[in-house]
Amino acid sequence: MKILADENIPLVHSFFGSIGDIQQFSGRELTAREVQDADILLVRSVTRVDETLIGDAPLKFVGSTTIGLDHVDTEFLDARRIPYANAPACNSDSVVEYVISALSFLSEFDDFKLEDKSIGIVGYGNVGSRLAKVLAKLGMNVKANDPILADAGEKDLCSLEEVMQCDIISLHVPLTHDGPYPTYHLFDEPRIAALRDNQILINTCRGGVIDNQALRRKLEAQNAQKSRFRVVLDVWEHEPNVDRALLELVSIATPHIAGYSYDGKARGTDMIYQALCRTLGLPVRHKAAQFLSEPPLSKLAFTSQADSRWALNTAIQACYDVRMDSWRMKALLQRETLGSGFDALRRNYPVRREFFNVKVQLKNVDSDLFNKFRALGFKTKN
Ligand SMILES: NC(=O)c1ccc[n+]([C@@H]2O[C@H](COP(=O)([O-])OP(=O)(O)OC[C@H]3O[C@@H](n4cnc5c(N)ncnc54)[C@H](O)[C@@H]3O)[C@@H](O)[C@H]2O)c1
Ligand SMILES: O=C(O)[C@H](O)[C@H](O)COP(=O)(O)O
Repeated sequence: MKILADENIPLVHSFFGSIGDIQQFSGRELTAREVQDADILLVRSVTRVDETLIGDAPLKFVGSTTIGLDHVDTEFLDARRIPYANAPACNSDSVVEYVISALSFLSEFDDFKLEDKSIGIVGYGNVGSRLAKVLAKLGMNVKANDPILADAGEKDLCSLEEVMQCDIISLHVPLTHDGPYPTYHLFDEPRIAALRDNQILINTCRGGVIDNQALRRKLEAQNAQKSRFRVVLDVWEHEPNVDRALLELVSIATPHIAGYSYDGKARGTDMIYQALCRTLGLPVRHKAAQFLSEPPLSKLAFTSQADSRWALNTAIQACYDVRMDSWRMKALLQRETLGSGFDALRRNYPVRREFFNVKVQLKNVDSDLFNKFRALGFKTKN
């Protein structure tokens, strides 16, 4: 059995080695010729899986070890009766922790308290709803917009206009071009122009949800000294060829790594392995936990002398400091090869572990701080 697998899928040999002969490929360079005699195709988000790539290859399964599925032409696979799977929610916590790290940094930089702010979440699926729950427990005023869930009867959702009024707006929708609520350029020129000088806009879903040129024009037009309009971008239109001017102007710029915790990536491989076993009727012999090593940081301790805000920011940034990723990405501005640099940063991404790997000891602290650490996903003890 020939298994073609993206070279950036972690643990691919551990999970799939006993099922077939694994041949790895570079995600943006896979050709139809290579796929012609493959039985199984395992991709990440950078490989467009459609008729041009697959043709009449006798594939038994296509798996994408990612949440997003916009790179896969599912109608074509359905028509060809090729089973496929993605990995819903595999890296949701990683994205939530990315947003929390960005908010932690910005709250220090612009000196505000999260509990004084409102956040509007666009897309209330796996990522958006998890983020909403954590941030509500941290004391933020959370509003969410999701017309598809609203139509299905979900209560307590808001209009996009209401969400647009929040201090912070965070985007968590799939990239879609049709249907009743397409998300391509959901944030178009008029919506971007309507954003206020003191708002924060965060995009960790797909680059095309924001009109990047309109966003660049908005940032170019503002008074850098006076404006507090902050933008956090993990995803970009036309990746890996991102707009240099936009990259320079945003507060935090990262190369589509919000979902790149090692735990999240390993979970993605695990979920696709399980889906393949179900499809082929094979026994499930492996679990991601078998292959995950000890985290580099496993314990933190705070005493009753710790200021709550400082303690939370210290723990968040000790686990994951998004500024490091942003500095590495902004350093690419000095180099000619932005596109290949973007992919190299993703390929060589350092091991980042999720908050649940860290046990936080809290001696004689008040219950509010205790509960906030728990809400963030840390293991806690007295
Ligand atoms: N940057 C990263 O590394 C990274 C990691 C994971 C996921 N993602 C992206 O984030 C997206 C969201 O992930 P998820 O797991 O929450 O997906 P999900 O499918 O669980 O949730 C998406 C939600 O968006 C809603 N939605 C669709 N169109 C909408 C619209 N026009 N307005 C408002 N809501 C709308 C859907 O109803 C759904 O509830 C993924 O599709 C993927 O593209 C990016
Ligand atoms: O959809 C997802 O799961 C994320 O966008 C994913 O982390 C993207 O990573 P890639 O597949 O491009 O390596």
